[in-house]
Amino acid sequence: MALCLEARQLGCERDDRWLFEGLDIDVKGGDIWRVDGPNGSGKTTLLKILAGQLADYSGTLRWQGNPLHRARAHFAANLLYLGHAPGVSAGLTPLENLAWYQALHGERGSEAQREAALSTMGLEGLEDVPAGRLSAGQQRRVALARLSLTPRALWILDEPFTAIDHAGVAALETQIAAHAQAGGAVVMTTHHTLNIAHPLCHIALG
Ligand SMILES: Nc1ncnc2c1ncn2[C@@H]1O[C@H](COP(=O)(O)OP(=O)(O)OP(=O)(O)O)[C@@H](O)[C@H]1O
Repeated sequence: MALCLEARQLGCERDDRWLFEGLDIDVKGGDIWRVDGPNGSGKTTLLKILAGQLADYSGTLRWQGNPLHRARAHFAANLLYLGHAPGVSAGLTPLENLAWYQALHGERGSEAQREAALSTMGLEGLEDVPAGRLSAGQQRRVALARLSLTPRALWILDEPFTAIDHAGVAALETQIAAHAQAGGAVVMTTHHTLNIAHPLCHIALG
């Protein structure tokens, strides 16, 4: 069955106000969804809900036709969620960070694969430097290395371009378009002007 994440009448209330309500979204293979809205409009909250990280919402989520709570293992095996913060451990090297992510998600992987993923992100020579000594953009690149290291159909990316330089932004745009063209799906939020050679679907919050 082709990839499908379906949201119906999705809503979330914070501090006695609706961030959003009545959202219907169908994320299918080949889709790139961009969630737009001003600061505080609920973009991160929506992405966390779609990634199965939050339970306090109204409406329903279905994965491949099944309620998300009954399809959790299959959903998790198909999802790569990169949150707002890079989530990189300062005391671990880039190689150790990737190995830690893989262990956390029950994945196997070789040192050579991890080195190749870091190389894809332009981090050659920095593989063994404690991540706390890397720049903000380099730390973001360590997190983004998981996109090539861990093949997953659905990418949910919260501000993936933050702190990334012009060349890195262009490379990531190409990678996102290629993922959708290969049948994957992407849901993301960004304040950047995007230049992606693929049709975009929009959700406007706020
Ligand atoms: N755990 C929480 N408990 C209560 N309120 C929260 C919680 N998390 C976020 N909020 C509130 O929900 C609103 C939306 O936050 P969210 O982080 O989703 O916005 P955003 O659109 O991603 O913002 P930004 O563009 O600044 O990243 C904010 O007003 C925030 O204070």
